[in-house]
Amino acid sequence: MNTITFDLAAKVVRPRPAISHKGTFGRVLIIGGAPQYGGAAILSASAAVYAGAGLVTVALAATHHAALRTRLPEAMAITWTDDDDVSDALRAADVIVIGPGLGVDAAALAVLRQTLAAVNAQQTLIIDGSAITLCASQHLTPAHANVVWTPHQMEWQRLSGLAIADQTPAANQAAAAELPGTVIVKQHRTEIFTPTAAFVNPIGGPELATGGSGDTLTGILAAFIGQFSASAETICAAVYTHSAVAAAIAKTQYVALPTAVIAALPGYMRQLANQPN
Ligand SMILES: NC(=O)C1=CN([C@@H]2O[C@H](COP(=O)(O)OP(=O)(O)OC[C@H]3O[C@@H](n4cnc5c(N)ncnc54)[C@H](O)[C@@H]3O)[C@@H](O)[C@H]2O)[C@@H](O)CC1
Ligand SMILES: Nc1ncnc2c1ncn2[C@@H]1O[C@H](COP(=O)(O)OP(=O)(O)O)[C@@H](O)[C@H]1O
Ligand SMILES: [Mg+2]
Repeated sequence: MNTITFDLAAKVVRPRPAISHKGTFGRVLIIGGAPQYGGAAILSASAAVYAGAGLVTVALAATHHAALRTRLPEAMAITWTDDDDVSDALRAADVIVIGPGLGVDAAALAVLRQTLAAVNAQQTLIIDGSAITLCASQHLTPAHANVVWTPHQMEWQRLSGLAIADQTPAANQAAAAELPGTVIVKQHRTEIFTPTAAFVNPIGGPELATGGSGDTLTGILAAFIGQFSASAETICAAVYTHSAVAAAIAKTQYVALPTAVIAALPGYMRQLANQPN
């Protein structure tokens, strides 16, 4: 296993090119936010905006539109059950996140099927939360290769069939190899399995054990992939940045709330970009 380092994150997060515009830094679409889980989609979208995504659209239940506009005026809102709007947004996106607060009902399954059918090989699809649970229960696998799965251990148990007690690095790597793309097994020391390599994140702690921390990670991943590339290094840098920001907050705060992690992202990314090459 390779250990992710600060230097790797600083290699990925570089100063922005002067000649640029919002289209340069990635179009991110987040699909989630069922009526009972609006916060998850709003946290994911907030993390994407604060981690530098150029344009962020959120497909969520209509009941959350006002909350999204109030909390995050930088984001655009569409309704997750509006097939035409979702279809247009899927076409326009560079990076798609599906799952934060999606739920597992018929509407959630419908938009998941629509997404899996629409994505193309130029796009990256990040599959999180309820979308992982649905892929496991419905035996759905995306056909194209640019996929990043972000299960926590219980979701990984559903997706891989490995009981949590049996989730050793070797067993996780073997199970990840059966899936297309990259798998991030989220836990105290998160493991990342690409088709050719394995990494472990050496930082992060229980200050992150708050609902919404994983939703926040999806937004950081989407923003990093949209700005930098869809490489293994970029994915590792996103995981590291999430934990490093929380660890910095934990020096003075008992918990690192997702909203606090999100607010601290631009400052931490500035620090990374200030490092000499
Ligand atoms: N504010 C919101 O709207 C929130 C919505 N959420 C959404 O709620 C839906 C259900 O997701 P949940 O994850 O809560 O439910 P799940 O049923 O998928 O998993 C939660 C259970 O897994 C157990 N578990 C075991 N090992 C774990 C590990 N390493 N990390 C995390 N949990 C572990 C937990 O104790 C818990 O009982 C998802 O769509 C999710 O995105 C959550 O993200 C929480 C915040
Ligand atoms: N004790 C811990 N040590 C390190 N990281 C943790 C700890 N608890 C939670 N995390 C991190 O917080 C995130 C939780 O993700 P997840 O369970 O999907 O949250 P949610 O779905 O509530 O947003 C993961 O990135 C995980 O690695
Ligand atoms: Mg989660």
